[in-house]
Amino acid sequence: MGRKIVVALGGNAILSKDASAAAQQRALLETARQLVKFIENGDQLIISHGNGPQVGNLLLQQAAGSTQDNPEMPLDSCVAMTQGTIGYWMQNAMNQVIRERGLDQAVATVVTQVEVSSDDPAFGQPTKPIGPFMNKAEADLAQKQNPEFKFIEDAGRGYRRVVPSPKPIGVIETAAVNTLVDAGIVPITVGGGGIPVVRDGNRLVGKEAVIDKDFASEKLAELIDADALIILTAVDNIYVNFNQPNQKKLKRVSTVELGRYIEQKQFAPGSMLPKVEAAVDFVNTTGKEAVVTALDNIEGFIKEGEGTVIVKQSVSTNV
Ligand SMILES: Nc1ncnc2c1ncn2[C@@H]1O[C@H](COP(=O)(O)OP(=O)(O)O)[C@@H](O)[C@H]1O
Ligand SMILES: NC(=O)OP(=O)(O)O
Repeated sequence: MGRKIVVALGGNAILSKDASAAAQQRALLETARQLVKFIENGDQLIISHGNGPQVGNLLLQQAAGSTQDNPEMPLDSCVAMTQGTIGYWMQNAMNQVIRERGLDQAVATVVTQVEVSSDDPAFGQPTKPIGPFMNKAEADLAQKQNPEFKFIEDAGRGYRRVVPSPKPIGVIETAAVNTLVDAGIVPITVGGGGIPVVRDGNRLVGKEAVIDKDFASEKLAELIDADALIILTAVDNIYVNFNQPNQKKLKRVSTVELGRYIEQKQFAPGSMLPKVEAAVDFVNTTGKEAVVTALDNIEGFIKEGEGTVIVKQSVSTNV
């Protein structure tokens, strides 16, 4: 078996502007064309993905169409639905590309529950943006119509609803994922951060929350003893002074140096910050490496080591 790599897919891998199923499937076909490069490189892939836009859209559809006899589903069930839908699109796209490339590779989506703590303070403090971006007037109207919801300005991109986002403490289907990996099958797992559940005796009880997929991917990577955690997003690298004239590209960076930048608030909460925190956690816990780079930079990463590589100790090569 090659290097065991957990790859977490960012929003741009699935949805840009057009939220139709056809458009998301087209985006995932392009994503699969990039991901297959890991398989051709001999790596054992484990794929995870977000669901923020999709689960928020689904909640809006549910609210618009529900009746007494056909009630809205709770958020944990909506996470499961989006996990299943995106998993279907993803495995369908991977199947097509695997055939196009003449490869012999099976892919399977695992409906994955992720354990959280019922005491997690996040339950009383919604922070995870979901659904569509709104302008101020749209957000004010949505707030008036739904006084119990909370809306925030999301990293300079517009207003969004936020929901609780507890930290993952375990992945219930870890043994199933390990079995697929040992059989050489590519699992798609912890989609949308996984379905949040808490333990209650022998029961696992779903909770109304959306777990951050970067943190869930990190937890899974630890539990399955992955060799690397790769977080794919829209930027080629992590930057210091991002989008400013003096921005600095981080190429190889230690967790200590990243910790200093976190303290300086270099990374936007809800966008780059969770990726950096997840990468730092993985590297500090396992001593292995994490990478943040762009989806369309996979070839550059495989061939030239491009992207931001996060390690425990490093000689700075940043410009
Ligand atoms: N310091 C930074 N370095 C690089 N990108 C940053 C930084 N701060 C914020 N960003 C933004 O964060 C984005 C990634 O977050 P986001 O789009 O929420 O993630 P996802 O790809 O998981 O949907 C990048 O595309 C970039 O626009
Ligand atoms: N669950 C989650 O983190 O989704 P996004 O990455 O799409 O926000």
